[in-house]
Amino acid sequence: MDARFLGIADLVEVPSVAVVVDVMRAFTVAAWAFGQGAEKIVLAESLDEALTLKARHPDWAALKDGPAEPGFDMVNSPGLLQSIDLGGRTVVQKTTAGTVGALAVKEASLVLCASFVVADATARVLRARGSDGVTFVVTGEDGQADEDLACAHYIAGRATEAGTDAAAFLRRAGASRAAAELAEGVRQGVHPDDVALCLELDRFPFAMRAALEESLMVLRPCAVPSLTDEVSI
Ligand SMILES: O=C(O)[C@H](CS(=O)(=O)O)OP(=O)(O)O
Ligand SMILES: [Mg+2]
Repeated sequence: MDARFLGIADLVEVPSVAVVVDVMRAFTVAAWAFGQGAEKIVLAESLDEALTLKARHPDWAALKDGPAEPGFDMVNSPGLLQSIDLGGRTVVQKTTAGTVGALAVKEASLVLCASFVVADATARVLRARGSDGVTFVVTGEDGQADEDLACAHYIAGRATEAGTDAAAFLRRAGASRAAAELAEGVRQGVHPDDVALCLELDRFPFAMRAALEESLMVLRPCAVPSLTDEVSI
């Protein structure tokens, strides 16, 4: 597999297959939202768009990063999401890095949004598809965020070699600046368990695919091919 690892600003052409990685915390949070029952997640371009969508659909739940703000129902924290029932709900998510990265590749033919909690499922989708060229969008710190690079390299390795071990990649992510800032309370809208939850390998059995639906970028959980299917593809 020909894997490229690019920051959001380095995307000069539309990739065919894109894996957008945000470990801390957008795509850990997105996976938790599905785990808590959400039907879909609309990735908003701006806080204003998120609030406009929420006003148009009062039953939707709006989520932003940073501190809680009027009009928003939730913040970008897996630890805080654990106690919220989202059964059947649509979530509108806007964050600093993750949602921006997914929207930057919205024209790609396949967009997967990933983090460690869906790492193996994501790799299995890539393996089953037999994608030659995959662009990993490293959303944090202009493409240099250690937690996102570690996860991207792990998924790329695992997509090629199913036996790739996660330990060293998880260690790198755990030593990242983002992990330290979350643990030290530098970032806002944080639960004490957030770092541990972001480093939980394969907590969820699904991958997450984003695609345009009537001009909105919509993220949904997607089924992962079984090992038998992988062999036959
Ligand atoms: O919520 C997060 O962890 C970050 C925002 S900040 O760096 O904490 O301000 O957003 P994300 O898009 O999930 O990286
Ligand atoms: Mg991040």
